[in-house]
Amino acid sequence: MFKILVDCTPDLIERIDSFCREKKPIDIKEVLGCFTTDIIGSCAIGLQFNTSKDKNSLFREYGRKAFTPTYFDLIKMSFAMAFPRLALAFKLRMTRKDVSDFFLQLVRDTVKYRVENNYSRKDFIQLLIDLQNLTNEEIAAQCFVFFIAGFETSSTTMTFVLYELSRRQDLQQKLRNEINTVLAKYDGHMTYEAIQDMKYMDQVINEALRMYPPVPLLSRKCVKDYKIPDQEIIIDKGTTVCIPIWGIHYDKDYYPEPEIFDPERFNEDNKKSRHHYAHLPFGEGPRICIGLRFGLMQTKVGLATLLQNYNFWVAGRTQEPLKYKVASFILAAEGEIWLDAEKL
Ligand code: HEM
Repeated sequence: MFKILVDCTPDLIERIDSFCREKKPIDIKEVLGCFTTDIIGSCAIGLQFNTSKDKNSLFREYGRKAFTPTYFDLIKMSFAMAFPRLALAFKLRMTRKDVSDFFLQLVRDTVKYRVENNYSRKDFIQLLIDLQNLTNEEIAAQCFVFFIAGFETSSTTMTFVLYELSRRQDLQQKLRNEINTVLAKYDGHMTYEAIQDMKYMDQVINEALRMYPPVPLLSRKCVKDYKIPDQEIIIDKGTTVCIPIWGIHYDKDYYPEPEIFDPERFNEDNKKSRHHYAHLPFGEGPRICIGLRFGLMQTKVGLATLLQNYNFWVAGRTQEPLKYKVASFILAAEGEIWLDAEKL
């Protein structure tokens, strides 16, 4: 699967090259959204979406739609969180019908083709087909979740890493030096082992995920009455609790001067000195993100490819200080983040 992922990088380079040639600022989240859409398309469903090349791609259009809720969608979601049983009774949809119909049909067609033509490929959908006890609908639903949960979170992470590194050229160069040194050790090949060897890369990504958690809030249902230690407050069984990831990540007790981007917070010593739950970008417990490793892998491959080939700056079109979009499921900057790039 790692090879499938690396095979998507030439299109990313080609796209950034074209911006460099035309000396145009880059809406970096859009470019990276295409990159991760292509990766998930290939790794999960086994299809070449080619969204990096095809500006009018339906895959990108529906992917984008899935993450731009209308105010009515947001009201529906709030209602469903507050009254889950009523939402079920009313059959309230959380995903737009045209979006889910498009992807479900795509997966159904792929499964049908593979089964009828006895075709096999090393990807996620094949693992599900090989289980032999899932219906086509169940396979389609799993792939859909994988797709929805997998592309926007990683492209958001890469976007904020590049934004912060564009503001701090010294840190950008430090990470580039690590990438070049590690890749030289692996004869210039971007292998799984090389990516795992990039320790400073880990620190940079963890710090960006602290400052900009793509999913800023978790929710859990309390399964037994719970008294908060040292307080008189009891959370009753059945209560839905929101865990403010964003708030924890900006708590000065864990992270002094939390507004400052400092990857050293995540060196081995500093990491050990904090409570494990002070960093929750992927959630925790039995429902922790199942795509954690895959998400980090595509994020690292994307960043290593970009920083090896380009220098980035914040373009004047970026609205600073950043403000965040209200109508978005995933953390996103108002007006988008625009970067200038120079080929190295
Ligand atoms: C940097 C990238 C990513 C971030 C920050 C992220 C974050 C999260 C968070 C916060 C949750 C909720 C966890 C909880 O409630 O404790 C979650 C759940 C989930 N994620 Fe991710 N995710 C990322 C990438 C991915 C990828 C690449 C995939 C799949 C390819 C994926 C699939 C899922 C799924 C299926 C769930 C639901 C798990 C469950 O409810 O059991 N995620 N993710």
